[in-house]
Amino acid sequence: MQTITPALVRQTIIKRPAESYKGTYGRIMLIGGNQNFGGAIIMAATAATYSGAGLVTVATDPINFTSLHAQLPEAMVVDYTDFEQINDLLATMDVIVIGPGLGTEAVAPTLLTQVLKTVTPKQRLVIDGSALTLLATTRQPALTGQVVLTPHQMEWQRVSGLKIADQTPAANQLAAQRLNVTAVVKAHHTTIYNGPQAWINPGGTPAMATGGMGDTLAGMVGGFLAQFDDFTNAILSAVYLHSAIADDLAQTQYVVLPHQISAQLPKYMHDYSQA
Ligand SMILES: NC(=O)C1=CN([C@@H]2O[C@H](COP(=O)(O)OP(=O)(O)OC[C@H]3O[C@@H](n4cnc5c(N)ncnc54)[C@H](O)[C@@H]3O)[C@@H](O)[C@H]2O)[C@@H](O)CC1
Ligand SMILES: Nc1ncnc2c1ncn2[C@@H]1O[C@H](COP(=O)(O)OP(=O)(O)O)[C@@H](O)[C@H]1O
Ligand SMILES: [Mg+2]
Repeated sequence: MQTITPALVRQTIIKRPAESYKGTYGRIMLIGGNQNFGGAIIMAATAATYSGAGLVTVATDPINFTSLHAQLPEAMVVDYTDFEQINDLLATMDVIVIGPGLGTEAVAPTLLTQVLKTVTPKQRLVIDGSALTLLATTRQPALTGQVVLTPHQMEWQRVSGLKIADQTPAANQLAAQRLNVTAVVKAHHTTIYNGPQAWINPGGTPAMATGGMGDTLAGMVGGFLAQFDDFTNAILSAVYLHSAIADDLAQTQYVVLPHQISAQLPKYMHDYSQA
Protein backbone atom coordinates (compact mmCIF):
# COMPACT_ATOMS: atom_id res chain seq x y z
CA MET A 1 0.00 0.00 0.00
CA GLN A 2 1.47 3.35 -1.06
CA THR A 3 0.76 6.64 0.73
CA ILE A 4 -0.50 9.50 -1.45
CA THR A 5 2.12 12.26 -1.37
CA PRO A 6 1.91 16.02 -1.89
CA ALA A 7 4.50 15.50 -4.66
CA LEU A 8 1.99 13.39 -6.60
CA VAL A 9 -0.61 16.14 -6.23
CA ARG A 10 1.87 18.83 -7.39
CA GLN A 11 2.75 16.70 -10.40
CA THR A 12 -0.95 16.33 -11.26
CA ILE A 13 -2.24 19.90 -10.81
CA ILE A 14 -0.29 21.58 -13.58
CA LYS A 15 -0.29 25.24 -14.64
CA ARG A 16 -2.92 25.99 -17.26
CA PRO A 17 -1.70 26.58 -20.82
CA ALA A 18 -2.43 30.15 -21.99
CA GLU A 19 -3.87 28.87 -25.27
CA SER A 20 -6.92 27.19 -23.79
CA TYR A 21 -10.65 27.72 -23.23
CA LYS A 22 -13.49 26.20 -21.19
CA GLY A 23 -13.67 23.18 -23.50
CA THR A 24 -10.04 22.37 -22.65
CA TYR A 25 -11.02 21.75 -19.03
CA GLY A 26 -13.79 19.28 -19.64
CA ARG A 27 -17.53 18.96 -19.95
CA ILE A 28 -19.08 17.26 -16.95
CA MET A 29 -22.63 16.18 -16.17
CA LEU A 30 -23.65 15.53 -12.57
CA ILE A 31 -26.83 13.50 -12.14
CA GLY A 32 -28.66 13.47 -8.81
CA GLY A 33 -30.70 15.51 -6.38
CA ASN A 34 -34.25 14.26 -5.94
CA GLN A 35 -36.97 16.23 -4.11
CA ASN A 36 -35.37 15.45 -0.72
CA PHE A 37 -31.64 15.54 -1.47
CA GLY A 38 -31.19 18.61 -3.66
CA GLY A 39 -28.35 19.81 -1.45
CA ALA A 40 -26.24 16.78 -2.34
CA ILE A 41 -26.11 17.53 -6.06
CA ILE A 42 -25.60 21.25 -5.37
CA MET A 43 -22.57 20.41 -3.20
CA ALA A 44 -21.21 17.97 -5.82
CA ALA A 45 -21.68 20.48 -8.65
CA THR A 46 -20.09 23.24 -6.57
CA ALA A 47 -17.05 21.06 -5.91
CA ALA A 48 -16.72 20.17 -9.61
CA THR A 49 -16.95 23.83 -10.65
CA TYR A 50 -14.56 25.11 -7.99
CA SER A 51 -12.14 22.31 -9.00
CA GLY A 52 -12.02 23.96 -12.42
CA ALA A 53 -14.19 21.78 -14.66
CA GLY A 54 -14.80 23.86 -17.80
CA LEU A 55 -18.53 23.32 -18.35
CA VAL A 56 -20.84 21.91 -15.70
CA THR A 57 -24.33 20.59 -16.36
CA VAL A 58 -26.60 19.28 -13.60
CA ALA A 59 -29.39 16.79 -14.32
CA THR A 60 -31.75 16.98 -11.36
CA ASP A 61 -35.35 17.32 -10.22
CA PRO A 62 -36.61 20.73 -11.44
CA ILE A 63 -37.46 21.61 -7.83
CA ASN A 64 -33.71 22.14 -7.35
CA PHE A 65 -33.11 24.48 -10.31
CA THR A 66 -33.62 27.76 -8.44
CA SER A 67 -31.58 26.88 -5.38
CA LEU A 68 -28.80 25.48 -7.57
CA HIS A 69 -28.65 28.65 -9.64
CA ALA A 70 -28.72 30.84 -6.53
CA GLN A 71 -25.65 28.99 -5.23
CA LEU A 72 -23.90 28.24 -8.52
CA PRO A 73 -24.88 30.36 -11.55
CA GLU A 74 -22.02 28.76 -13.52
CA ALA A 75 -23.98 25.50 -13.79
CA MET A 76 -26.43 24.61 -16.55
CA VAL A 77 -29.45 22.47 -15.73
CA VAL A 78 -31.60 19.77 -17.29
CA ASP A 79 -34.68 18.00 -15.93
CA TYR A 80 -33.55 14.49 -14.99
CA THR A 81 -36.83 13.01 -16.24
CA ASP A 82 -36.19 14.33 -19.78
CA PHE A 83 -34.42 11.19 -20.96
CA GLU A 84 -34.22 12.30 -24.59
CA GLN A 85 -32.35 15.51 -23.79
CA ILE A 86 -30.16 13.73 -21.26
CA ASN A 87 -29.25 11.11 -23.83
CA ASP A 88 -28.20 13.79 -26.33
CA LEU A 89 -26.18 15.65 -23.69
CA LEU A 90 -24.51 12.51 -22.32
CA ALA A 91 -22.86 11.90 -25.68
CA THR A 92 -21.10 15.29 -25.44
CA MET A 93 -19.65 14.80 -21.95
CA ASP A 94 -16.07 14.02 -20.89
CA VAL A 95 -17.07 13.08 -17.35
CA ILE A 96 -20.31 11.87 -15.77
CA VAL A 97 -20.94 11.83 -12.01
CA ILE A 98 -24.06 9.95 -10.97
CA GLY A 99 -25.56 9.43 -7.54
CA PRO A 100 -25.26 12.33 -5.07
CA GLY A 101 -28.77 12.72 -3.64
CA LEU A 102 -30.22 10.72 -6.53
CA GLY A 103 -32.36 8.53 -4.26
CA THR A 104 -33.36 5.04 -5.27
CA GLU A 105 -36.99 5.61 -6.31
CA ALA A 106 -38.74 6.43 -9.58
CA VAL A 107 -36.36 7.75 -12.26
CA ALA A 108 -33.15 6.79 -10.46
CA PRO A 109 -32.57 3.19 -11.67
CA THR A 110 -33.55 4.17 -15.23
CA LEU A 111 -31.03 7.03 -15.25
CA LEU A 112 -28.26 4.73 -14.04
CA THR A 113 -29.10 2.15 -16.71
CA GLN A 114 -29.08 4.85 -19.38
CA VAL A 115 -25.67 6.08 -18.27
CA LEU A 116 -24.14 2.60 -18.06
CA LYS A 117 -25.53 1.67 -21.48
CA THR A 118 -24.29 4.78 -23.28
CA VAL A 119 -20.97 5.53 -21.54
CA THR A 120 -18.00 5.19 -23.92
CA PRO A 121 -14.42 4.08 -23.17
CA LYS A 122 -13.25 7.70 -23.64
CA GLN A 123 -15.63 9.03 -21.00
CA ARG A 124 -14.92 8.89 -17.29
CA LEU A 125 -17.66 7.84 -14.90
CA VAL A 126 -17.92 8.50 -11.15
CA ILE A 127 -20.54 6.46 -9.29
CA ASP A 128 -21.43 7.70 -5.80
CA GLY A 129 -24.17 7.74 -3.18
CA SER A 130 -27.56 6.36 -4.21
CA ALA A 131 -26.21 5.11 -7.54
CA LEU A 132 -23.95 2.72 -5.60
CA THR A 133 -26.94 1.40 -3.69
CA LEU A 134 -28.77 0.96 -7.01
CA LEU A 135 -25.80 -0.95 -8.46
CA ALA A 136 -26.25 -3.42 -5.63
CA THR A 137 -30.06 -3.61 -5.60
CA THR A 138 -31.20 -3.31 -9.23
CA ARG A 139 -30.29 -5.07 -12.47
CA GLN A 140 -27.71 -2.93 -14.27
CA PRO A 141 -25.32 -3.36 -17.21
CA ALA A 142 -21.76 -4.51 -16.40
CA LEU A 143 -19.21 -1.81 -15.58
CA THR A 144 -16.65 -1.20 -18.32
CA GLY A 145 -14.12 1.52 -19.12
CA GLN A 146 -12.93 4.32 -16.86
CA VAL A 147 -15.17 3.85 -13.84
CA VAL A 148 -14.53 5.03 -10.30
CA LEU A 149 -16.73 4.15 -7.33
CA THR A 150 -16.65 6.38 -4.21
CA PRO A 151 -18.45 4.32 -1.53
CA HIS A 152 -18.57 4.82 2.21
CA GLN A 153 -18.20 1.56 4.10
CA MET A 154 -21.91 0.64 4.03
CA GLU A 155 -22.19 1.40 0.32
CA TRP A 156 -19.06 -0.70 -0.25
CA GLN A 157 -20.66 -3.53 1.72
CA ARG A 158 -23.70 -3.34 -0.58
CA VAL A 159 -21.67 -3.22 -3.81
CA SER A 160 -18.83 -5.59 -2.96
CA GLY A 161 -20.67 -7.98 -0.65
CA LEU A 162 -17.92 -7.51 1.96
CA LYS A 163 -19.19 -6.86 5.48
CA ILE A 164 -17.58 -3.76 7.02
CA ALA A 165 -15.52 -5.93 9.39
CA ASP A 166 -14.22 -7.91 6.39
CA GLN A 167 -13.16 -4.84 4.35
CA THR A 168 -9.43 -5.47 4.59
CA PRO A 169 -7.09 -4.01 1.96
CA ALA A 170 -6.60 -7.44 0.36
CA ALA A 171 -10.34 -8.14 0.17
CA ASN A 172 -11.10 -4.62 -1.10
CA GLN A 173 -8.48 -4.99 -3.80
CA LEU A 174 -9.93 -8.28 -5.05
CA ALA A 175 -13.45 -6.85 -5.03
CA ALA A 176 -12.40 -3.77 -7.02
CA GLN A 177 -10.69 -6.02 -9.58
CA ARG A 178 -13.74 -8.28 -9.80
CA LEU A 179 -16.00 -5.25 -10.33
CA ASN A 180 -13.56 -3.85 -12.96
CA VAL A 181 -13.40 -0.43 -11.27
CA THR A 182 -11.18 1.92 -9.33
CA ALA A 183 -12.61 1.93 -5.80
CA VAL A 184 -12.23 4.85 -3.39
CA VAL A 185 -13.24 3.23 -0.10
CA LYS A 186 -13.96 6.19 2.19
CA ALA A 187 -13.00 6.02 5.85
CA HIS A 188 -10.98 7.98 8.40
CA HIS A 189 -8.01 7.18 6.15
CA THR A 190 -9.52 6.48 2.74
CA THR A 191 -7.95 3.70 0.64
CA ILE A 192 -7.95 3.52 -3.14
CA TYR A 193 -7.72 0.34 -5.25
CA ASN A 194 -6.84 0.29 -8.94
CA GLY A 195 -5.87 -3.05 -10.48
CA PRO A 196 -2.86 -4.42 -8.57
CA GLN A 197 -2.14 -1.05 -6.90
CA ALA A 198 -3.43 0.37 -3.62
CA TRP A 199 -2.98 3.73 -1.89
CA ILE A 200 -3.84 5.17 1.50
CA ASN A 201 -4.76 8.81 2.05
CA PRO A 202 -2.70 10.21 4.94
CA GLY A 203 -5.21 12.98 5.81
CA GLY A 204 -8.68 13.12 7.27
CA THR A 205 -10.33 14.42 10.43
CA PRO A 206 -13.57 13.74 12.31
CA ALA A 207 -14.32 17.43 11.67
CA MET A 208 -15.30 16.13 8.19
CA ALA A 209 -18.15 13.99 9.49
CA THR A 210 -20.96 16.15 8.06
CA GLY A 211 -23.59 15.17 5.48
CA GLY A 212 -22.45 16.29 2.05
CA MET A 213 -18.73 15.70 2.60
CA GLY A 214 -18.81 12.67 0.28
CA ASP A 215 -20.98 14.49 -2.27
CA THR A 216 -18.26 17.14 -2.33
CA LEU A 217 -15.56 14.52 -2.88
CA ALA A 218 -17.54 13.00 -5.77
CA GLY A 219 -17.74 16.44 -7.43
CA MET A 220 -14.01 17.01 -6.89
CA VAL A 221 -13.11 13.62 -8.37
CA GLY A 222 -15.28 14.50 -11.38
CA GLY A 223 -13.72 17.96 -11.70
CA PHE A 224 -10.17 16.59 -11.51
CA LEU A 225 -10.96 13.81 -14.01
CA ALA A 226 -12.31 16.46 -16.40
CA GLN A 227 -8.96 18.30 -16.45
CA PHE A 228 -6.08 16.00 -15.66
CA ASP A 229 -5.11 13.28 -18.13
CA ASP A 230 -3.78 10.63 -15.78
CA PHE A 231 -6.89 8.84 -14.49
CA THR A 232 -5.37 7.44 -11.30
CA ASN A 233 -3.42 10.54 -10.33
CA ALA A 234 -6.51 12.73 -10.85
CA ILE A 235 -8.49 10.56 -8.41
CA LEU A 236 -5.67 10.33 -5.86
CA SER A 237 -5.12 14.09 -5.97
CA ALA A 238 -8.81 14.83 -5.39
CA VAL A 239 -8.91 12.49 -2.38
CA TYR A 240 -5.73 14.01 -0.97
CA LEU A 241 -6.74 17.65 -1.38
CA HIS A 242 -10.27 17.08 0.02
CA SER A 243 -8.86 15.99 3.38
CA ALA A 244 -5.77 18.24 3.29
CA ILE A 245 -8.03 21.31 3.11
CA ALA A 246 -10.24 19.89 5.88
CA ASP A 247 -7.22 19.16 8.09
CA ASP A 248 -6.01 22.75 7.70
CA LEU A 249 -9.46 24.22 8.49
CA ALA A 250 -9.81 21.86 11.47
CA GLN A 251 -6.80 23.50 13.11
CA THR A 252 -9.16 26.29 14.11
CA GLN A 253 -12.65 24.86 13.49
CA TYR A 254 -14.54 22.19 15.43
CA VAL A 255 -16.40 21.12 12.26
CA VAL A 256 -15.59 21.68 8.61
CA LEU A 257 -18.57 22.12 6.31
CA PRO A 258 -18.48 20.62 2.81
CA HIS A 259 -18.95 23.95 1.03
CA GLN A 260 -15.94 25.34 2.90
CA ILE A 261 -13.75 22.74 1.17
CA SER A 262 -15.05 23.84 -2.24
CA ALA A 263 -14.47 27.50 -1.40
CA GLN A 264 -10.77 26.78 -0.72
CA LEU A 265 -10.17 24.72 -3.87
CA PRO A 266 -9.12 27.50 -6.30
CA LYS A 267 -6.52 28.80 -3.82
CA TYR A 268 -5.12 25.37 -2.91
CA MET A 269 -4.99 24.27 -6.55
CA HIS A 270 -3.15 27.46 -7.42
CA ASP A 271 -0.59 26.82 -4.69
CA TYR A 272 -0.04 23.18 -5.69
CA SER A 273 0.33 24.19 -9.35
CA GLN A 274 3.11 26.69 -8.51
CA ALA A 275 5.33 24.31 -6.60
N1 LIG B 1 -27.91 17.48 1.91
C1 LIG B 1 -28.21 16.41 1.22
O1 LIG B 1 -29.02 16.45 0.28
C2 LIG B 1 -27.56 15.12 1.57
C3 LIG B 1 -27.87 14.01 0.80
N2 LIG B 1 -27.23 12.83 0.96
C4 LIG B 1 -27.56 11.76 -0.02
O2 LIG B 1 -28.37 10.85 0.63
C5 LIG B 1 -28.34 9.61 -0.07
C6 LIG B 1 -28.21 8.49 0.93
O3 LIG B 1 -26.88 8.44 1.43
P1 LIG B 1 -26.52 8.07 2.94
O4 LIG B 1 -25.07 7.78 2.95
O5 LIG B 1 -27.01 9.12 3.86
O6 LIG B 1 -27.41 6.80 3.27
P2 LIG B 1 -27.16 5.22 3.13
O7 LIG B 1 -28.37 4.55 3.58
O8 LIG B 1 -26.67 4.86 1.78
O9 LIG B 1 -25.98 4.94 4.15
C7 LIG B 1 -26.11 5.25 5.51
C8 LIG B 1 -26.25 3.96 6.32
O10 LIG B 1 -25.00 3.31 6.34
C9 LIG B 1 -24.52 3.17 7.66
N3 LIG B 1 -23.05 3.32 7.69
C10 LIG B 1 -22.17 2.43 8.16
N4 LIG B 1 -20.92 2.85 8.00
C11 LIG B 1 -20.98 4.05 7.43
C12 LIG B 1 -20.00 4.99 7.04
N5 LIG B 1 -18.69 4.78 7.20
N6 LIG B 1 -20.42 6.14 6.47
C13 LIG B 1 -21.72 6.38 6.29
N7 LIG B 1 -22.71 5.51 6.63
C14 LIG B 1 -22.35 4.35 7.22
C15 LIG B 1 -25.26 4.25 8.45
O11 LIG B 1 -25.36 3.92 9.81
C16 LIG B 1 -26.63 4.23 7.76
O12 LIG B 1 -27.39 3.14 8.23
C17 LIG B 1 -27.17 9.70 -1.05
O13 LIG B 1 -27.67 9.93 -2.35
C18 LIG B 1 -26.42 10.90 -0.57
O14 LIG B 1 -25.74 11.52 -1.63
C19 LIG B 1 -26.20 12.66 1.97
O15 LIG B 1 -25.00 12.90 1.32
C20 LIG B 1 -26.38 13.61 3.14
C21 LIG B 1 -26.59 15.04 2.69
N1 LIG C 1 -13.84 10.66 11.05
C1 LIG C 1 -13.49 10.95 9.81
N2 LIG C 1 -12.18 11.07 9.47
C2 LIG C 1 -11.81 11.36 8.21
N3 LIG C 1 -12.68 11.54 7.20
C3 LIG C 1 -13.98 11.43 7.46
C4 LIG C 1 -14.46 11.14 8.76
N4 LIG C 1 -15.82 11.10 8.71
C5 LIG C 1 -16.16 11.34 7.42
N5 LIG C 1 -15.07 11.55 6.67
C6 LIG C 1 -15.01 11.78 5.21
O1 LIG C 1 -16.21 12.43 4.80
C7 LIG C 1 -16.73 11.83 3.62
C8 LIG C 1 -18.09 11.19 3.93
O2 LIG C 1 -18.64 10.63 2.77
P1 LIG C 1 -20.16 10.15 2.73
O3 LIG C 1 -20.46 9.30 3.90
O4 LIG C 1 -20.41 9.61 1.38
O5 LIG C 1 -20.92 11.56 2.94
P2 LIG C 1 -22.22 12.18 2.25
O6 LIG C 1 -22.88 11.11 1.42
O7 LIG C 1 -23.07 12.65 3.38
O8 LIG C 1 -21.77 13.32 1.40
C9 LIG C 1 -15.67 10.83 3.16
O9 LIG C 1 -14.76 11.43 2.27
C10 LIG C 1 -14.97 10.46 4.46
O10 LIG C 1 -13.66 10.02 4.24
MG1 LIG D 1 -22.16 9.72 0.20
